[in-house]
Amino acid sequence: MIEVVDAVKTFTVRRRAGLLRRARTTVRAVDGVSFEVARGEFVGYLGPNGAGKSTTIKMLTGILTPSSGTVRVCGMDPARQRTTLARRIGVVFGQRTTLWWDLPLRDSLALVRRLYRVPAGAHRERLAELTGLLELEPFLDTPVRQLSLGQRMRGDLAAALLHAPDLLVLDEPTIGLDVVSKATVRGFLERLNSERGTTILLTTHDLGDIERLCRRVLVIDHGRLAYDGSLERLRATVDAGRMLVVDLERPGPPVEVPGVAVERVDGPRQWLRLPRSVNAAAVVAALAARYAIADITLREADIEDVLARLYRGDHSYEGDPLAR
Ligand SMILES: Nc1ncnc2c1ncn2[C@@H]1O[C@H](COP(=O)(O)OP(=O)(O)OP(=O)(O)O)[C@@H](O)[C@H]1O
Repeated sequence: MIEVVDAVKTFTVRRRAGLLRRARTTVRAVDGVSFEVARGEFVGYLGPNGAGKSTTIKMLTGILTPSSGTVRVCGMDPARQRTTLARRIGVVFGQRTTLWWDLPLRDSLALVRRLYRVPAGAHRERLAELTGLLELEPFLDTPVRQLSLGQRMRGDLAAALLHAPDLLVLDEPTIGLDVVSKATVRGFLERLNSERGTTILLTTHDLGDIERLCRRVLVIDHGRLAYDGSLERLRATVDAGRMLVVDLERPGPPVEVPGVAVERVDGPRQWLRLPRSVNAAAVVAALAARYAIADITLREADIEDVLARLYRGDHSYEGDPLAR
């Protein structure tokens, strides 16, 4: 469905270099990225700010042409065959809407039907289905400008899916949504992928989206692919360790246990990071022998810890992060 081989995208930017002089510098926004996404996959595309995610998506949707390398989506060259490709893919940007601001949602969706030349019968059927799944009925006749963010996002999803695309590309679809709207959108995407078989590429900073939805994640950092595989394997390969939260009877200086670093102290509570190689039971025993302890809890590193270590580059891999 998606094939990216050694894709590079550079931008030339002019920066002030002194009072009157401007120097040209080249930014390698995407710097030799290769990956494939097969039909029916649900893939998360992650990376810190400025890593190159939007630039990749713009190359996949034909908005930008790669400086070198090849990008193919649904067997097409997105930049050259942008209009034909548009009939096969749906794109949703969480930060902006593709709907007509002054029109009621229903009319906006009718215009989308004309743009994509969806036959009237198919449109009716599809609209009825999407209205049910996305719970659009209460606000179908409301102008888009009056919709809440969550309602607008559901409207945008409907607009992107009216022409039944094979691939849906989402850029931050749950940004700014409350927990209930997030749950509706996530539940919908899950069904779209599992029941309809729509391939989905999801860019997000919301790790809840990724944990709930994506069987595979791609992590991009400084324009290069830093990881490609499952979330479980990412957890296992990037040793973010476990966190031991110790409540002392009284506040005190950081505890001292060989091989363990105290990351944070807040009154009587201290956070100790345990690498995988350290036996937690032995640490607990050593602490109990030397300090007066009120409570101890052991927590697995969560996905935020794992990614923070991957982005900072201070992880230790057990194996090749790109070997899936
Ligand atoms: N049109 C442009 N001209 C110059 N530089 C650009 C342009 N678009 C992106 N860049 C630069 O390319 C790099 C990658 O940007 P990109 O928007 O792809 O990152 P991102 O991963 O989507 O970030 P974010 O999570 O903040 O949205 C950044 O350094 C950015 O400043």
